[in-house]
Amino acid sequence: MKLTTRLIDIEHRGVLLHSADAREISVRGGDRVEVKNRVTGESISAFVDTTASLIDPGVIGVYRPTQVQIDVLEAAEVEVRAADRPTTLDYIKKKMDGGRLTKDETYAIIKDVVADVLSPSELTAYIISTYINPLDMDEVEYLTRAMVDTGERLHFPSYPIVDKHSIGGVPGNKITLLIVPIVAAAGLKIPKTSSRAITGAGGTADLMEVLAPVEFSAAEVQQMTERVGAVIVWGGATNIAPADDRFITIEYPFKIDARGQMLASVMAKKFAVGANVVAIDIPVGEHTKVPTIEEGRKLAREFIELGERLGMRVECALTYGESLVGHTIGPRLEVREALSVLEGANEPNSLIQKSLSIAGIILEMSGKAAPGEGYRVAGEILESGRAYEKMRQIIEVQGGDPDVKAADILPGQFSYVVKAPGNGYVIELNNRALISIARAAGAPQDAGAGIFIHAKKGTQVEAGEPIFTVYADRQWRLQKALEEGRRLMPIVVEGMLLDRLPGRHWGGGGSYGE
Ligand SMILES: O=P(O)(O)OC[C@H]1O[C@H](OP(=O)(O)O)[C@H](O)[C@@H]1O
Ligand SMILES: Nc1ccnc(=O)[nH]1
Repeated sequence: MKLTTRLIDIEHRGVLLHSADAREISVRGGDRVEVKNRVTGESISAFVDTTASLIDPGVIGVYRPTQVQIDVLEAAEVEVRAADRPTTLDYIKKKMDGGRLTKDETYAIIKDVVADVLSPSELTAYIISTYINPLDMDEVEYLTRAMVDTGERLHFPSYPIVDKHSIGGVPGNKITLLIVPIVAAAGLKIPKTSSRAITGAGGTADLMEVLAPVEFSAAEVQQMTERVGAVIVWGGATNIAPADDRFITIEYPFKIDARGQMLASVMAKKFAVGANVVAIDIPVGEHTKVPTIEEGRKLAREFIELGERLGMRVECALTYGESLVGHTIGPRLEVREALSVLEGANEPNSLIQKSLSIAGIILEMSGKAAPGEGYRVAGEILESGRAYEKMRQIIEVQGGDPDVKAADILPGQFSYVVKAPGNGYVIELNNRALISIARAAGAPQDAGAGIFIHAKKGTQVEAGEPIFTVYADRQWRLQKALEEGRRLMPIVVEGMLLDRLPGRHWGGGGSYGE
């Protein structure tokens, strides 16, 4: 059917058809049509929305990504017909039924993902199929290579190129903000790409965005790394392993991270930036992605094997994940804490120790420190202020304000202090519940939202002492977070449930808006 274009400024790969035209070519809303540019002869497939009133019969509304892809102008003539169903849906179905994907099938799926051929529900089906029927090592390797080959890669003139990645799952894990400047200050190159939050309330990309822009092209990442030795950017903006961010968008609301997807997500980013020396942080703990040491070891072996298959030297660190890292969760609170350590603060211990351990592994692997000396060398670089100076350069090269101080970075203006209901020890501090509360407070989108934990697991508290403070940028978000807190009860003080979070009237022991 011939239709006349009307350009519509909507960011979705689709077209809008009058219901009568849709009936005529036998498609319904959500189906695909093939749209052919009659001038260039090029055709693409697009998703259909229908309307009985917004456009007239004979007209096709063309949304912006579709306009760009097919290169049409206003009032042009296009040929439209019902499109064939993508064959990759059969491969996804195969995985849903417990089958094993071949290399070609995997590449076909990832190409369709990157070309936006699959709808969000089809993409969700793919992710969930791999969540329920885990990928084996060959499938993970195909996936990793396909994710790399469908995007851009960096090529540095000299080695080593080092990198680190955390599989996430432990709240407050702001260590990248310390590790990257430490290893770069030692003279190493580290083009660090991070994702936004996946299962947490602030991914490293969300954190770094508090200090500087994080959206750059692959070429800019390379140039900036060559200038100052390091960057901390959002992988989703770079076209480096571009399928990754599409998957994370699907995983985020479910707070899941399918094992095979996680291996590929992490290692594709390392491989694509050309890293040959890689340290992986695997937090282990009851409420993390890896509940036991045995599972942590198994995952570590898989990372190492995948690294070998791709030609990268990988070392994994199993780290303590029972409790959050440092005292803070949520972008601004976390950045303030990390920056204060770079400025010279000598706590929090958990944050400093973890960062120095992993920076030390990288320094040893790349020959910048003798075996067993990495932690000490990393500590010297931090204490000397060289890591802070390097972080200022990284912030500046990315277009942020290098003079920003930890004290300038303020959390949300609405807050509530949750106090101990009785004397005793904090015997439980549930990571997952804390993440849910921080997300309910608005993190990571609202950068000031989050939680400051005053009394971590094992701390002795007296009745009325603060246990944690919830921060939010908006009052209604604070209320939501407190409702979530009341539902989840994230902290237990010596067998006594903390059951007196405030209702709508903010009664009880808290303080509001401090
Ligand atoms: O939201 P969850 O699943 O906890 O973790 C995701 C975070 O873990 C990794 O951190 P990094 O880039 O190594 O610092 C990712 O890039 C992301 O920032
Ligand atoms: N699945 C992932 C876990 C952690 N970081 C990532 O980038 N991806």
